Amino acid sequence: MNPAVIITQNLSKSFKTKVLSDINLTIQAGEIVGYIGPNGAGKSTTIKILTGIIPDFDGEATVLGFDIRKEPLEVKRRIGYIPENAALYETLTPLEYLHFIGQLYKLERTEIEKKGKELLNLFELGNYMESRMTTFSKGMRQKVLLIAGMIHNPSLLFLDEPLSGLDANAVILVKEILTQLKRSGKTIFYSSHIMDVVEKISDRIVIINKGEMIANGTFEELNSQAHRGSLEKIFTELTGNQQHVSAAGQFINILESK
Ligand SMILES: Nc1ncnc2c1ncn2[C@@H]1O[C@H](COP(=O)(O)OP(=O)(O)OP(=O)(O)O)[C@@H](O)[C@H]1O
Repeated sequence: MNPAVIITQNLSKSFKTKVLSDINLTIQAGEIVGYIGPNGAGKSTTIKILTGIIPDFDGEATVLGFDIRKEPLEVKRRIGYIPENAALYETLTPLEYLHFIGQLYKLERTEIEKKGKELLNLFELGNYMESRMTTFSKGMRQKVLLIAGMIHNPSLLFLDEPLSGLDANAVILVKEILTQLKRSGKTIFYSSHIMDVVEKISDRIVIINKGEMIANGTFEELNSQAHRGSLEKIFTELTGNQQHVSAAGQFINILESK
């Protein structure tokens, strides 16, 4: 078995109330893990703890062999993180932004310039690399964030809703990049609401609901427990939200009421 690159023991977090309760995860090198759950379930909070952004939490978490509480910088240096809502420095151009990020990872200027241009071209941003990002669409910004999070070729990647705002072609490209990164031995921990993508590319799926882990297994294992046929159906069954037909009807009734 490959070594474990993420281990959590009773990982918990409270803000005013408890938002994560006793999450126990062991993720091996080379796995793609889809971390899914309803809005507010605690996905981003988990990722922010594992990437050293939220320093105070209960329980234990080890990432790439480092205790994240004690050695967050050692972890940050070695991972890639693509956040859900990042504050891009929009007055910069994509290339300037990649230089800024690349230098934090101690990459050479020439390497950043070469890789940055090639990667931006691949994401069809070649004509915009010298434009200020203030005018960029959501999807264009997301592409820059994806490149910035991976430009230093980390062995472990955290992606929080990485497909947000991307068009169908870009979604297909990112799916394929993740699959090929896995083939080259990288570990990917990512959260998404796009169930068919999670179903297709994950080796393992972890579902959390209200801060608690309610499922952890391959798609086949989850499917054999829930007998539902698609991840979307398993998800709605396990997270207890099967009222969407009546909720949609109520929504329209309220709109139409006088
Ligand atoms: N800084 C904070 N202060 C107080 N509460 C917070 C903070 N960050 C998150 N929370 C709360 O923690 C809970 C989990 O939030 P989190 O962002 O982890 O959910 P999520 O699963 O990523 O949701 P989504 O799918 O909507 O992005 C929510 O109830 C949220 O309001």
